[in-house]
Amino acid sequence: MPAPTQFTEFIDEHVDSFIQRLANAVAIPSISGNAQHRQDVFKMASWLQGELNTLGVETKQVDLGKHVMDGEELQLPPAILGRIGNDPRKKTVLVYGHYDVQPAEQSDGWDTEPFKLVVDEKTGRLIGRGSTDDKGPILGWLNVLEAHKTVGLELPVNMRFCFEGMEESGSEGLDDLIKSETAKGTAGFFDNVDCVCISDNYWLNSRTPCITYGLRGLAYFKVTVSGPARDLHSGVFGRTVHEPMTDLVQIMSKLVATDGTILVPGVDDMVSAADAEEKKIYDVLDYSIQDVEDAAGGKIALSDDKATVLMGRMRNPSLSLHGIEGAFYGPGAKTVIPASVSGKFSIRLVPPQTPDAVEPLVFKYIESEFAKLNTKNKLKIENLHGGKPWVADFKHWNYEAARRATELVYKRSPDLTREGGSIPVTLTFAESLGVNVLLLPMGRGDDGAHSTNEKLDKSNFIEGTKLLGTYLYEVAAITA
Ligand SMILES: NCC(=O)N[C@@H](Cc1c[nH]cn1)C(=O)O
Ligand SMILES: [Zn+2]
Ligand SMILES: [Zn+2]
Repeated sequence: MPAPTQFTEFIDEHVDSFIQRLANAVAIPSISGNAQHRQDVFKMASWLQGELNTLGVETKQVDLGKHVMDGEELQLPPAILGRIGNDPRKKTVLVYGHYDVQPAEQSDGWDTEPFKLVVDEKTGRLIGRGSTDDKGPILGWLNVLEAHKTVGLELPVNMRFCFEGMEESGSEGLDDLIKSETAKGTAGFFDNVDCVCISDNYWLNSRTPCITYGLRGLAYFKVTVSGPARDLHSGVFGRTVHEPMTDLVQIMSKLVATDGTILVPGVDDMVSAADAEEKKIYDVLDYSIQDVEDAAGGKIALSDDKATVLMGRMRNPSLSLHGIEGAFYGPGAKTVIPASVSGKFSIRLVPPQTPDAVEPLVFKYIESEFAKLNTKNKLKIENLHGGKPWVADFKHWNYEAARRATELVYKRSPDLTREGGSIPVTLTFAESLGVNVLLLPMGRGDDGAHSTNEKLDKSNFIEGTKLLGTYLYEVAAITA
């Protein structure tokens, strides 16, 4: 059932005000992973709650308690739970999104100020941190609500919203909230939800819309090597003491091979190799080596074989080195021996891997490699956060509704994908609510989420808004 023309016309006629709302959202640097920005995450929560209330959504902020980050105790940003519609004859769709963002500074290599949305009229790009991950998609839902309210259209389904402000930092507190709201024998906020829709991922390329039925899990580690009581002069102490950075670099170099093979024994082995039948799934997807290289901005694909590259992202685990805290990294030539350095790396997990199964393998391996260094420095390993992988039943009516909506809006069939990123709460929704979960992305594969010059194409914002609205009508039309 196509969405009413008044809906799509309203969207086309209000592009400028939708972009202005996105600019207002991007202007709040709601970085969850940095203690100095915690007040901005709260500000973003209030802003979002205000917008939802104006659009007729009944909301509450749920306090998720406190946590410790970088040695500091901090209040967790609230979850925003919203409700509109309570008609027992209609289906109920739960929408999840996150209002926090990754850190960004212009000095990281951005061409523009990250928290000022830039509308590039030449390319049609809306550039700014959070434009595609995940403020644009969240605002897509607000656009849908605004269109219905202003035009006087009834929503075809009841809607529930769950927006969090810690997704980029491990979704702390949210699992407990979902579990308590779905505890047996009690009436909870998620009662009567028929399906879940999450818009927080990307097309495979920049041409073909997709719907997504899998996500990788995550296990994030921090390895600290320390020795001296303070930073040292390398002229005075070089070749005189064990240097933490030298030890840490040795450890970091033994985690992953340059071809992507994970060197921690047992981790790659947990996943069976794809057979010829499975490889066909990847062969039919609209994707090329050029797509991955365009999105990465360099001719650096690990293989010339499309299926191998796609499997590397969708159905195999990966280990990435992220950074070294405490190391000298500024301009100039400081001759320091850092006293304590922490290497950060994470492993993306696929079924049957779980953070609990992988953690002991990582700890054991790093401890044994560290022992081989014969150093007098000290080692500390921490698992910072993690989440299990998720795979859904894509034959469910929820997927059928998304497929039909995509065909109506984009006039083409969507790719069916698994995503390489992680949204740990997806599995919690699937397990705790016992309903089907779907990922319906708005942005393109070259949006640069988590990267410099993150963008959302204006056409994806507008057509993506129509897609989210049309999906609701398709859900309503299904009789299952
Ligand atoms: N759009 C989803 C996303 O980017 N998720 C993050 C989740 C995460 C976990 N720890 C830090 N970020 C991802 O990196 O996949
Ligand atoms: Zn996201
Ligand atoms: Zn993200």
